[in-house]
Amino acid sequence: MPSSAAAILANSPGGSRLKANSAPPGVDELDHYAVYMPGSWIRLYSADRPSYSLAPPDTTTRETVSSPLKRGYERPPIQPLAQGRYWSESMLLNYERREFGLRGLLPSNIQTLDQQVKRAYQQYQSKQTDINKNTFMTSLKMQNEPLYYKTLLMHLKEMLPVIYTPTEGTAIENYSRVFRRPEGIFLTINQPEEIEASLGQAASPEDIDIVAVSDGEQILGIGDQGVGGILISIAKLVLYTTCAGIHPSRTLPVVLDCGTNNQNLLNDDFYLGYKHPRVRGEQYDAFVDNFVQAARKRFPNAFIHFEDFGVHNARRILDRYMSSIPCFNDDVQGTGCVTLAAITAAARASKVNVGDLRCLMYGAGTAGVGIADQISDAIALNSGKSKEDAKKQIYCIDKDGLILQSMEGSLNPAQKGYARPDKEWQDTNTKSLLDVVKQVKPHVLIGTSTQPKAFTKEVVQEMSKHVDRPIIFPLSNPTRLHEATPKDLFEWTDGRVLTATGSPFDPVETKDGKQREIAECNNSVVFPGIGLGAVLSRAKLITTAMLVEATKALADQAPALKDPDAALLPDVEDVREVSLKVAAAVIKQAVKEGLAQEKDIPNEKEDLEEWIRVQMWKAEYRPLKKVA
Ligand SMILES: NC(=O)C1=CN([C@@H]2O[C@H](COP(=O)(O)OP(=O)(O)OC[C@H]3O[C@@H](n4cnc5c(N)ncnc54)[C@H](O)[C@@H]3O)[C@@H](O)[C@H]2O)C=CC1
Ligand SMILES: CC(=O)C(=O)O
Ligand SMILES: [Mg+2]
Repeated sequence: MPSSAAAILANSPGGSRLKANSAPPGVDELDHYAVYMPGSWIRLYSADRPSYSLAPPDTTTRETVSSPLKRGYERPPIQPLAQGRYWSESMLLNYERREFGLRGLLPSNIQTLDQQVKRAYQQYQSKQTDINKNTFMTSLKMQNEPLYYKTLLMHLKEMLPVIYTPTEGTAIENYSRVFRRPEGIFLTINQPEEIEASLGQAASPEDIDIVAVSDGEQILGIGDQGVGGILISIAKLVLYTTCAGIHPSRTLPVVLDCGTNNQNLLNDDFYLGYKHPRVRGEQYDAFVDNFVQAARKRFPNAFIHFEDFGVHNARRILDRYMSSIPCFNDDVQGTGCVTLAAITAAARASKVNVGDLRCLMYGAGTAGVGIADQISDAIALNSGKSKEDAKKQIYCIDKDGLILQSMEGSLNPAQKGYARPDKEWQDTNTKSLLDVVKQVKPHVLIGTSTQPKAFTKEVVQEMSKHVDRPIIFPLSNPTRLHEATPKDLFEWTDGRVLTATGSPFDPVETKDGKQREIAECNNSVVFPGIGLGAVLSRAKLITTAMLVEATKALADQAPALKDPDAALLPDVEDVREVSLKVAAAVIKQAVKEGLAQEKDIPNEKEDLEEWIRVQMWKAEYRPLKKVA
């Protein structure tokens, strides 16, 4: 590799906070092109701080490119062209090739990003299995981020199940076997002294906006995946970029490797993580705390996204940090927000007041209780009841049956609020979902149990006897763990069900010949917008009120508000606009609570939305930007 190109790769500026899209005046037409070299693409993100530019100068004299990497380099004289455009495309591209020492290293035919997307998509389609497609996309991301993201955005509906749930679950299970190249930061519990230095490898302190971190204990519904958890941090960050325009270079995936209790991994010679049973207790807490403090110190602006921690840690960690740093637990809060938004739309479609809903949670772990909390808050808000009374409308079943007060000793603090008095349930088999459904007559049944097919025909039909439009959300991921399929739910309820699922499903054709879209009720619908709002406002904390506003903004965009048979959540194709509205709601609330550190936030709705829109990263090649 020529040394100038190597230097640029090594020092590639990450772009400044989401503002990398502001092109210099008059160069928009030139945005489509990039310099590349075989096997390795150069990022052309421009930065607000001193950086490069291939934007044509408005002078014909020689000038110096004032970049830290190319100081003293003399640009050749450039003749302005007519009509305000200075360079022909080929001049620009050849200039770029010269600039980066790439002459002769590339074939002569230079193609636009759109042409490259077509090629990449054709290559993608030639892969026979979803996991091969997933591997292809992983490689593409490492080779060329703008091409990866543009390809993904152009085919989002088709590719989301491949780069996220369900296929990403398979990739995570096989992490150590399909491993080619590391990505992200690996912190290991037996080397706490390495945390600061490891995070220091990542990027300049001001360059990171979001850190996504997992300890790999409860990945999707597939349990303990140890160090493979790095892939869920990566996947979530890909969604921040794809769905909300967070700059990809300004995100950092981290795994906290605390050992694993997955015996298959411990027995596997290829396993790349710490081969030790999971470390718990004080050492675990100290490790998490060391990480949080080091991340705060190194990246003082960054917002921390916790993902797929085990049931005994997820809520505890959130409770420990949420009132002192900007952080968010996706499984507890993201899942709660998106599910409440879908329930709100379903309640409107079925003409039931949210304050009157009776809900049954099947699987009262991290996600289940997170959802229950959001629903009980909404019930309280809509009915004027106390939170305690609102919780009485929510029933939680876990692996030992309905959560009862006599189980107190084995319940975590979050579950305790939902424990029912034993004496009220003496005549019911509380271990049977069917019997509990008979008793509760719920409007809403949510599955976060990881128990496939748990919502049987009998259960669903029993529920349907008592309500006009049963609201049933099988949310366990990946797809094979769903508690029921939409097709069965429509069939068993004669098309009356209002459903949304944790992983994507094809539309279902009902008996009347209608195609019914199935909303994907996945936290990915909402967390990118929440993160975007937190980053742009530089929120000091993520508060409950911000999440309430985010949920309302999402619920307001549900297609079911216009047509009761339409999807309960917006389509994935609209995700950027959805994220924008969610971000605007979060930012407004951050300002209201005095938690926004960003000073230049516009007040008016249109101005605020435009302010957000222009800061969202777009997948395109940027000309390098001249520094005055
Ligand atoms: N759609 C979405 O956005 C999200 C979906 N999920 C899915 O929800 C599921 C659970 O995830 P987490 O809450 O993080 O896991 P978790 O382990 O915290 O919770 C699962 C709960 O189900 C309970 N359970 C196990 N067997 C049961 C049975 N036979 N009957 C009733 N309960 C039973 C467990 O005891 C546990 O409390 C996973 O499949 C995950 O992928 C999680 C987060 C977001
Ligand atoms: C979607 C997600 O966060 C989960 O299944 O864990
Ligand atoms: Mg998760």
